[in-house]
Amino acid sequence: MTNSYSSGPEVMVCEVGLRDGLQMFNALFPTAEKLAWIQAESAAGVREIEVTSFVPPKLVPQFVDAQEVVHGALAIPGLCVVALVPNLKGAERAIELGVHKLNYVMSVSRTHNLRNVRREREESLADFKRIADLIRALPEHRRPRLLGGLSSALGCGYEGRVPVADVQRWAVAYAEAGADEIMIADTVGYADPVHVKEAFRAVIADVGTLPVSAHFHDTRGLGLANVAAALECGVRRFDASLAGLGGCQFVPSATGNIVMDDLCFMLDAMGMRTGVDLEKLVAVREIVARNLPGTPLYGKLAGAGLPVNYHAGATAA
Ligand SMILES: CC(=O)SCCNC(=O)CCNC(=O)[C@H](O)C(C)(C)COP(=O)(O)OP(=O)(O)OC[C@H]1O[C@@H](n2cnc3c(N)ncnc32)[C@H](O)[C@@H]1OP(=O)(O)O
Ligand SMILES: CC(=O)CC(=O)O
Repeated sequence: MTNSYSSGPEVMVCEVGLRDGLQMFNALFPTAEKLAWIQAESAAGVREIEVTSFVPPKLVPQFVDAQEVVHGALAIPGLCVVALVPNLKGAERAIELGVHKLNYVMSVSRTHNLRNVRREREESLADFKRIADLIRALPEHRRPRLLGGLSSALGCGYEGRVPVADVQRWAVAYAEAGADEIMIADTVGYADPVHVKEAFRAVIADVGTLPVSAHFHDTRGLGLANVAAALECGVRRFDASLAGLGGCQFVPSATGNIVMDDLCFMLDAMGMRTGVDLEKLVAVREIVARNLPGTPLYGKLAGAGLPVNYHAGATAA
């Protein structure tokens, strides 16, 4: 069943389960199965997939196969291949392999940045500038898009409340340093829709025409409510993870991302084009299930199925 609108996504959804989800597991999800997942989800209509992370394998063993995964993903026509990078070294590896978009990670919370990437935020920003310079020096056809990610932006598992003014400050710093896109991430699921509107509206006003995307975790059950709030602010790109895998090993109590399948259903029901075939998407969960036996898989759509006589835009007036 295809979303009846097929002229291209109006809302971009980016699958992050292969990175945010799998980083929580030390045992290697087999490379061929990662590629089967990427293939199947791309065939279901997901146009952006964060396929791996360029971090030291000693620290996060799951991504020891980053090179093979990127090679395989790049062979899929029309797919935007995204990778997480925590520093210049990671970016150099990703760029060399031809990744289309770099998701650079820095936390608004000082403590989370120190725990996660072992440096002050100013040092993270300095590396981001070096990466932007490196990209500018490349021939145009080899330049990846550079996303400036702001983790622990709506709350921090160490510091608690994170002032919106701090999110604005680092978002503007990214913009001035050459980001193509800013992403605001609620790493530990502290945000609520009122908070989301305040933070996204403030950042969007500050960064002008630069796209601002959202990365929500469903730690306290407010993930999709936060998406609805971000949509009202004009956000049109969301990260999510199939079956709600996800978390961050460098902050306490971090749990899964919003569920990709439920996100796509909500957007589809609201009449927003994602380009995703919901039934094909739900079927991809089988690949996750057979490789992570015993791991809870989240998501309401997969359990309940589509409503009788469902059509896209069902709930739109
Ligand atoms: C919110 C989230 O979910 S974000 C995702 C989850 N978090 C993560 O994945 C953690 C990311 N953090 C990291 O990868 C690390 O903290 C780093 C690489 C950023 C910094 O760690 P440091 O130990 O300070 O790195 P440092 O620059 O000192 O290098 C240490 C070693 O790692 C290597 N290294 C550094 N960066 C990388 C990289 N990106 N990829 C591979 N190897 C690397 C160095 O070459 C060095 O190797 P050596 O010991 O053989 O000489
Ligand atoms: C990089 C990410 O994974 C975003 C976040 O949750 O902080």
